[in-house]
Amino acid sequence: MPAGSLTVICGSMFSGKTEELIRLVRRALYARRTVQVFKPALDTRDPATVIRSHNGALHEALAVESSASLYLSIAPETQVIAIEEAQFFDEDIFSVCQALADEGKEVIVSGLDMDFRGAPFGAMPSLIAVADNVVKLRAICAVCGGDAARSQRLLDGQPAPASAPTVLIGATEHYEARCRQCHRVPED
Ligand SMILES: Nc1ncnc2c1ncn2[C@@H]1O[C@H](COP(=O)(O)OP(=O)(O)O)[C@@H](O)[C@H]1O
Ligand SMILES: Cc1cn([C@H]2C[C@H](O)[C@@H](COP(=O)(O)O)O2)c(=O)[nH]c1=O
Ligand SMILES: [Zn+2]
Repeated sequence: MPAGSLTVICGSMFSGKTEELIRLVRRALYARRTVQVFKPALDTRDPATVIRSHNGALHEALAVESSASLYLSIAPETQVIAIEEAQFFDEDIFSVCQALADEGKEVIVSGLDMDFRGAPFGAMPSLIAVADNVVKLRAICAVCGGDAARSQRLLDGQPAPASAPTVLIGATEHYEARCRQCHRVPED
């Protein structure tokens, strides 16, 4: 059995996670490896059949409703499994990724490590803990131009309150990349 692995690409919004995931997928395809790319059906920004970076890079993908459905969709011959927006999956995504890596698959996961409050997001912190490789990317802070590790949610131009729902699908209409100093989340 080949040695499996788990690589996690994390960071704020606009930090280049999707670009990096697509780069690794294309590299695997050049190496003639069999690849499947998944995303959560919850992410409705693009058609269910693609993942797309903020600067327009595209790759085909399969949208799945749950971690269980992702696992059941994997063909036995698949060698590389890429999973986009992992923070949106149910908590079983952790055991699914671990099982796949233990079965000899190369698993590449990308997702937000923090939500708009700066709190750990979904299964991402656990995945980071057990990953063989972690790539943490940074965007450019929309306020000061420094390195941004956080995602600011704005409502009518003001920082969204901590009580806002964790999930709000969107891009520049709702979010900015911000550094620790410029990031704000008002108390309720
Ligand atoms: N504040 C920003 N900092 C860096 N890149 C940005 C920013 N805003 C927009 N971009 C664009 O977003 C691209 C990264 O998009 P993407 O890979 O989809 O990021 P992520 O998946 O982390 O949200 C960059 O190459 C750049 O063209
Ligand atoms: C911070 C934050 C983000 N989201 C949503 C917004 C986008 O639909 C995705 C992140 O996409 P990206 O590829 O990383 O740019 O997540 C959210 O629902 N809740 C949040 O707190
Ligand atoms: Zn800043």
